[in-house]
Amino acid sequence: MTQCVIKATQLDKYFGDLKAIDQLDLAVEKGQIYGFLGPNGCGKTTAIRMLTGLLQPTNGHIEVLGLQLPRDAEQLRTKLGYMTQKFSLYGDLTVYENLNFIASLYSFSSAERRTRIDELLHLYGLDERATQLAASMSGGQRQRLSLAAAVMNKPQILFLDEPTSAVDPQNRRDFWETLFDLSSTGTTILVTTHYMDEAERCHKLAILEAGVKRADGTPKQLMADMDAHVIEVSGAQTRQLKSDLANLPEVLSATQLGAQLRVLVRKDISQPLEFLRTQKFVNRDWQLHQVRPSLEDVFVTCTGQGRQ
Ligand SMILES: Nc1ncnc2c1ncn2[C@@H]1O[C@H](COP(=O)(O)OP(=O)(O)OP(=O)(O)O)[C@@H](O)[C@H]1O
Repeated sequence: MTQCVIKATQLDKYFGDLKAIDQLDLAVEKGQIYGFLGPNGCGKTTAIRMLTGLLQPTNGHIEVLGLQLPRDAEQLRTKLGYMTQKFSLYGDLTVYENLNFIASLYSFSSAERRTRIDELLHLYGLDERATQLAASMSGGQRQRLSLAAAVMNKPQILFLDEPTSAVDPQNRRDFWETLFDLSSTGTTILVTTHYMDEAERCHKLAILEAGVKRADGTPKQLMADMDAHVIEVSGAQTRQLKSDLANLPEVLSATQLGAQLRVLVRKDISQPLEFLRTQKFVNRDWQLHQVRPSLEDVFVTCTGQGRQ
């Protein structure tokens, strides 16, 4: 039987008049990598801060590892790991000193502390850098140090807020391998990202917009259930087509991808190819094909980003 380790129901968070989170329901199973996707300012960090007990919800109910938040926040502290969006370690301490400082927050004996730090230095490829100042490290190295610090206490749940924003594609891939290693040993991971390739790696995803959860499911489900048809248009001189299509209420978005225009047409249009072909500004020489949705299409459909 699957075990739900994060449960949130009807969660609201107001900052003054701003409703940053609006009736959020969430259920995350043990060992899952659960992605939070959404435009800037949609409430991802706010949601994470509430789920870690750092921020009190205005309304709603949160249960993490069977404990209630915010009431049991102190009890949960040692069971969670949190890698914040900004590098939050000390630039003027070395890698070893930073890890030693984090370790001092937990109840390790000095022998356990040394063993755990050595283990992490090795696991995250930092052994050679133990005496380097954190400020002088590259984005990818800092990210590995932040992850090492976040998993110091072998957390049951790891929260990662845009962990790969300053990292090149190869380092991102390597980073995700470490996340799968952690997940395979039962660590539950909640990760926010703006990268579609990362979102696709998650077991499950929630897409937020203006504090509201617009979709929730496996990447495969989300693509299968998407509320739009995807049509690719190719041919000469299609640049003007983008703005012509933007005036049609049936078209959710039109985006240039290389030589093609990718058009999202509302799902209630039963013959989307026919619908586009019969528009007076659509040239007969252009080729139109219906294709399978991508996660980016789902994102655009859910958040209305294509209309901006
Ligand atoms: N402490 C605060 N006081 C007032 N407003 C806040 C506070 N924290 C967040 N907000 C507002 O709440 C909204 C959600 O912010 P949040 O940081 O959760 O978004 P996000 O999805 O994490 O954004 P990003 O992708 O840019 O990191 C934003 O409008 C933000 O300005």
